[in-house]
Amino acid sequence: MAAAAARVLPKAVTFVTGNAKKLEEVRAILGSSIPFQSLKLDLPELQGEPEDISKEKARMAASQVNGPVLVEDTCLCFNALKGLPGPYIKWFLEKTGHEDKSAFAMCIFSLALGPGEEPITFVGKTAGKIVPARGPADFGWDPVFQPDGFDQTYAEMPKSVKNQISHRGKALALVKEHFAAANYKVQNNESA
Ligand SMILES: O=P(O)(O)OP(=O)(O)OP(=O)(O)OC[C@H]1O[C@@H](n2cnc3c(O)ncnc32)[C@H](O)[C@@H]1O
Ligand SMILES: [Mg+2]
Repeated sequence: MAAAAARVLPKAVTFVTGNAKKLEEVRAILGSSIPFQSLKLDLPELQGEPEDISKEKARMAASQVNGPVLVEDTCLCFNALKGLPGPYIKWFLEKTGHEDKSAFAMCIFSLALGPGEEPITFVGKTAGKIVPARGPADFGWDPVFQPDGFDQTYAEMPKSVKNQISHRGKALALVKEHFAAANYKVQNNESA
């Protein structure tokens, strides 16, 4: 199949997040496959369906950055609660204990090529269960999420293993495929 005609972007894509741990993982997973810059910005915590939240984040980030952006929103979804707390996990874990429950972790990246552009989404999911906390507590709910097929929680496993099997790793594999097929170029002729 012939490569798509290059789409020229005014500048390299900016990954916008207020979460240093997310940025660390995105850097580790993407390596040099997609050149991007990052910007620490606390975007509002929106409500709604996970995909809509992610897209709206991208729209807000694109207008603030005035250029192409990548954002993501992460959910932890309990099957017994029909997918909740989902995007509200941030508050939920502060208020409740952790029961043993089957669950899935989900990451939705949204790419907006500029202000007013419709974001494209990329979804990664990893199934697992909620367990009593084990391992370092330096990233969100990592200590209470044990992916299926493993006897370690996300927090206990080496980062490289988490990144290979995680919701974020799976979503970023789709982002990489998209960039490879889309053939973006930044204005100074570097490929993006
Ligand atoms: O600026 P943004 O990118 O929105 O960063 P955030 O920390 O607000 O992140 P979310 O809005 O996506 O909220 C997701 C919550 O889940 C946590 N989280 C995200 N990814 C995680 C992961 O891979 N493992 C454990 N916790 C995670 C994160 O710390 C938040 O409390
Ligand atoms: Mg957030």
